Amino acid sequence: MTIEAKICGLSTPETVDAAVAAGARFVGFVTYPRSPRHVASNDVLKALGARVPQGVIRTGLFVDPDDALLDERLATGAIDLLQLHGAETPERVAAIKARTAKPVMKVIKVGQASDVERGIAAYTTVADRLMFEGAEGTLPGGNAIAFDWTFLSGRTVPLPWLLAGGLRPDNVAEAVRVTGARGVDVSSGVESSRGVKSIDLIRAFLDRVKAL
Ligand SMILES: O=C(O)c1ccccc1N[C@@H]1O[C@H](COP(=O)(O)O)[C@@H](O)[C@H]1O
Repeated sequence: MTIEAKICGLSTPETVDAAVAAGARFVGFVTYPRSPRHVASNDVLKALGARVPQGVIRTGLFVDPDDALLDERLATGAIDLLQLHGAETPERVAAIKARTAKPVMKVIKVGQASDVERGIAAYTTVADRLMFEGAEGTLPGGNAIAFDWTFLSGRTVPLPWLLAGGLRPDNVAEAVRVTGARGVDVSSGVESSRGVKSIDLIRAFLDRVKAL
């Protein structure tokens, strides 16, 4: 079984290279200023994106972006896929997709079982992919907190989707087993301290995923 992995919150050339070399299918760059992983400079974003070979999907993480931010960040040419991690409505998701002509992955925040079905119903016709992440934490995401994975057990999701939230090298196999996810996303779980990516942990996570 091939499981696709996304390493998010990358902000240095070395960690981007490590994620690509170890087999990440997606790399993620955060455009949210309150995040410890924020890539503030468009020049840096452009340079990071330019390191990524074709076939690896460069994902821009946005939280309720306005059009100006989208235009500015996309002008770097460093983003292939938009990850919408805020409270974007289905109408806003559709408008962002139309404006940018980029595929969109909408994040569904899961606090209780019914959030899964509600999210699927709301976003399936407007998004290209979904991501399920826990609803708890001080930031809109990247809080290293898992939700109850059994909420996804046995579900049919009509779009490709990723599981996120509190994943680590030592729990990703169990998360995949319980949820049936074919894609996983990690940020905090491959950090040596908050916002600081560890190349060893990136490799460990991707090795565990490859072994599934
Ligand atoms: O990483 C952040 O700082 C962040 C900020 C705002 C929204 C989302 C953010 N991160 C994303 O959240 C998930 C799960 O992260 P974690 O593995 O639990 O730390 C992932 O997609 C992050 O990229």
